[in-house]
Amino acid sequence: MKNRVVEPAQYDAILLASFGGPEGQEDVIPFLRNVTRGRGIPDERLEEVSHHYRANGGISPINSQNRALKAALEAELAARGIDLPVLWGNRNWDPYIPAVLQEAYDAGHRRLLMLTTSVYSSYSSCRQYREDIGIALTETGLDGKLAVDKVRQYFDHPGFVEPFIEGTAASLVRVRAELAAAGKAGAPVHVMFATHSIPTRDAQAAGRSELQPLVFEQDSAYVAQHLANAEAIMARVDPDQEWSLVYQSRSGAPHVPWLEPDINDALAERAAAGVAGVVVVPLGFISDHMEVLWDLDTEAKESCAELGLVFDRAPTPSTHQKFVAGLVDLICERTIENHIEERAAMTALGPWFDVCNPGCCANFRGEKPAISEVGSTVGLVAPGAAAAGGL
Ligand SMILES: CC1=C(CCC(=O)O)c2cc3nc(cc4[nH]c(cc5[nH]c(cc1n2)c(C)c5CCC(=O)O)c(CCC(=O)O)c4C)C(CCC(=O)O)=C3C
Ligand SMILES: [Fe+2]
Repeated sequence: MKNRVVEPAQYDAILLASFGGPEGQEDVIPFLRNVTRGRGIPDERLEEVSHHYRANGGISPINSQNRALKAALEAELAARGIDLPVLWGNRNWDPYIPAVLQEAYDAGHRRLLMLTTSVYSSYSSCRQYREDIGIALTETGLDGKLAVDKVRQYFDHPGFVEPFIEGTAASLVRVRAELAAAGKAGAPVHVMFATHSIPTRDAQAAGRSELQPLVFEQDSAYVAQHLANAEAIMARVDPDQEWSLVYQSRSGAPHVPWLEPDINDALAERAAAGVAGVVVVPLGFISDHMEVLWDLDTEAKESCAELGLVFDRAPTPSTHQKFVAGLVDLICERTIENHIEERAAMTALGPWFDVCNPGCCANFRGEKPAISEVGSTVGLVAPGAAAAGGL
């Protein structure tokens, strides 16, 4: 391993790992219990944060979006002649990661490559997935028998960024046209890149470790990665266009600081400063799941209506051909067959590492076994162990 770039290997399957979401009203509270596991939050409190799921029939769109992504990945792999099945497992809902690992093992797989649906560095978006696998391997007794590696965080891979460049440009055209049609041609427009807020403490721990106390100008790899991405996008869309990074979907206790400004506050501020229209770019997400449909397409859109701002939301990468092809390129960075040597990255921060340093993105809730970390042995299989423990 050089510069935390892992040698290409032979894998038996891809594990598409995601958040999961409820698929009916009866799933909502059990799902929220899973999300907040170990924090003793009473069901009455969970009911309060369930309104967006309740309003949508108790259904999150995230699972069907992941099924579509899985199918698109399978098609792209097949088109390139790559013989790797795609398994799908979630952190918070069925199909659960531990069960999927067990099924993979029972089906004869011995080495998996995990690809997550979250792209930046932070506890929730990177380390927690590494822990999910570490815990699942330990609890199922599969550790040492089933190897699991992880694809690098891919926030600045062209497959993720290019659909946003197209989408932001098209959205800007629509907002400018709508303003012109309303007799406000040339009125000021603002591009807002929106991502999930996280506790400030998590933001400061993102991408940082004892071995590499990376210090970013923004004091956070999470923030720095979003800013670098937004800059790369706007340099190509319109270098003169004003933009900013804003946050959404804050939860947790009010006295705990999270990243700000909240998108709705930012909209009010821009409106007061004379902005007439906004393009909202969901830069933190790969698909139009509940955080996008509710917090942006419902709440932020409503804020815009109240403030008299023209609103347009750029699409997420979803199953855009460039995104799907980019994910397969990221897989090929790690495979011997169809190997891709050169690592694509559109910002100066990337390409990000295959393995994290010890303590990277730690969230202060105690040590847990985590895969894909320098010095960690969970998820690794000693040479020969796979054959010895065979079918
Ligand atoms: C960085 C980040 C991403 C982006 C990366 C990624 O994509 O993974 C993300 C995605 C998502 N977050 C989601 C849903 C939720 N997040 C919650 C709570 C939290 N998120 C956090 C962070 C993130 N979250 C944090 C620090 C918390 C509080 C602590 C905790 O509880 O861990 C809660 C609890 C209830 C509440 O407090 O609101 C829910 C229901 C869904 C599913 C949407 C759907 O169903 O379509 C998705 C994709
Ligand atoms: Fe979340």
